[in-house]
Amino acid sequence: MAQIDFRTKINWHRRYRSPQGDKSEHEILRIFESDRGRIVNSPAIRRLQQKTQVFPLERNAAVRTRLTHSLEVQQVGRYIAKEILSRLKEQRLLEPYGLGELTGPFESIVEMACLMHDIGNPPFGHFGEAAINDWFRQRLFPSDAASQPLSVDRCAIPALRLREGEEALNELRRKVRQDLCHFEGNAQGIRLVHSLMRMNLTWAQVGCILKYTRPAWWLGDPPATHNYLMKKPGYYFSEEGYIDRLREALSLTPYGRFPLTWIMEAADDISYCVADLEDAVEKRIFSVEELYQHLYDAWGTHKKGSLFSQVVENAWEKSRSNTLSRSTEDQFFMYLRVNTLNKLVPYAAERFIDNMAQIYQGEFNHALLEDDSSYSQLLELYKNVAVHHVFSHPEVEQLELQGYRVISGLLEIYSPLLQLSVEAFSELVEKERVRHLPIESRLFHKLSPRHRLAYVEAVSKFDRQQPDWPVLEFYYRCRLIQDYISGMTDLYAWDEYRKLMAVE
Ligand SMILES: Nc1nc2c(ncn2[C@H]2C[C@H](O)[C@@H](COP(=O)(O)OP(=O)(O)OP(=O)(O)O)O2)c(=O)[nH]1
Ligand SMILES: [Mg+2]
Repeated sequence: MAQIDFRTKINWHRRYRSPQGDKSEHEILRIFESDRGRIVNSPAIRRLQQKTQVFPLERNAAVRTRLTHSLEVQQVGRYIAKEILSRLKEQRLLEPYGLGELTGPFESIVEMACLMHDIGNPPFGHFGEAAINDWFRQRLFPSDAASQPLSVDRCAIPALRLREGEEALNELRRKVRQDLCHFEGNAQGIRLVHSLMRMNLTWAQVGCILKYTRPAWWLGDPPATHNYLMKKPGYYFSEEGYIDRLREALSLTPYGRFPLTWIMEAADDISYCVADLEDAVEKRIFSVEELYQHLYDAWGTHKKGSLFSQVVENAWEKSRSNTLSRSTEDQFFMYLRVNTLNKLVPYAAERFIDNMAQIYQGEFNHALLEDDSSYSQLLELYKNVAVHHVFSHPEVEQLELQGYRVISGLLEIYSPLLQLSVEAFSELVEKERVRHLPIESRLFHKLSPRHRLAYVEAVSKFDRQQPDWPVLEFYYRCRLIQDYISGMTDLYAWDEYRKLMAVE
């Protein structure tokens, strides 16, 4: 087993114009300060303020958006990171682990990964994702490309249909069809940071947001040794080369994860489980009394001194007995959050340290807060109550259906761009306005210049005489549409849809 040395993981080099030579502790910290500036000032972070956490198109500003949620995750991530570092210091392990001069960067990388963790999420969260994937699946039929050429391949795009005797090309067609039907927020996040926003962050900072290690074009089940780490797609075919470089820069195994990513994941889990319940009370989906009853019933058998009683019951009792002027609701959630953090953060830190060897290798095939402990049970309890009493609320479901409709509708509106032949679309890209393509020209003008630029740059690398050109061109054209639509905020998507449907 390789020795643990975080200096090989906390790689402060960048893909372009990287700092060179040896750097002092202070200089390394400054490099990560520059990452912070790039992240905090990025428009993609600002757009999170109008994206759904749980409640789409929410007008009540006290209810969380992706941005306010991400700020809370950042705070919890920092808390876990500090807890880990202070325990390692007590055990005199900072130096042996190569962390002696890297505690600042360690914290900073975790914090910024937490702030960015939802950066690639489309409007309307999971429903936006489902809308994109369903729409593409209904046109590309990746399942028809799974094995050999079929006589009735239902793929609507001729260039992507498998053909007898074109094995290498068929392999590419299969890959592209699968990839385009697996849009995922985390994979889009990687694409956003590298290919679209060109933030040129350090390798370590990007490594920390690679949450899942499965390529989006993956067919079949992942290996059992990595089934958790490969639960969802983590990056697309368009970033394959970049991810290869990233793996090299961070000494990652083929499906391994960056060690600090486990902290970001735990911070997310801890934050949203209580926050979603608090938002539901704010939305009057249930009262605090009803919530307490739901939690009590869902916990199962109650024993004296259980984690439930230390955390939930304790918060409940304190919020009742306190005569402060604040509302019982506020007090209950304050105590619930503090009690939960005080139990789960030390436990997450303990799990990180106990499994250090595997985590350092990137091979620990679980979340930190996923085991048979009562800590994981508590997290599950909050999530279950949210699933049964919040996400299934009629008002939430109604909004989700509308969100799904908006995203499918927008894809439909932009679909003329996907129906153009490779020649016609190339002409449009070159001239920006083509007389005999009035609708397509106008749709093309609406796409964001940043997204168009990413398309142009990607396709400029290919040889147009090669047989794979129409396949690759179409792939990046679909990415362009997915980039544009997934980059919208909920409100922008909603307004665009109404305007383009001419309903107002
Ligand atoms: N409205 C609504 N919200 C949901 C549903 N399922 C989960 N949520 C909420 C719970 C959390 O606040 C938030 C988590 O969403 P994410 O898109 O980040 O997914 P998650 O963290 O589960 O997975 P990932 O980050 O991809 O590993 O979404 C649902 O069916 N409806
Ligand atoms: Mg998430």
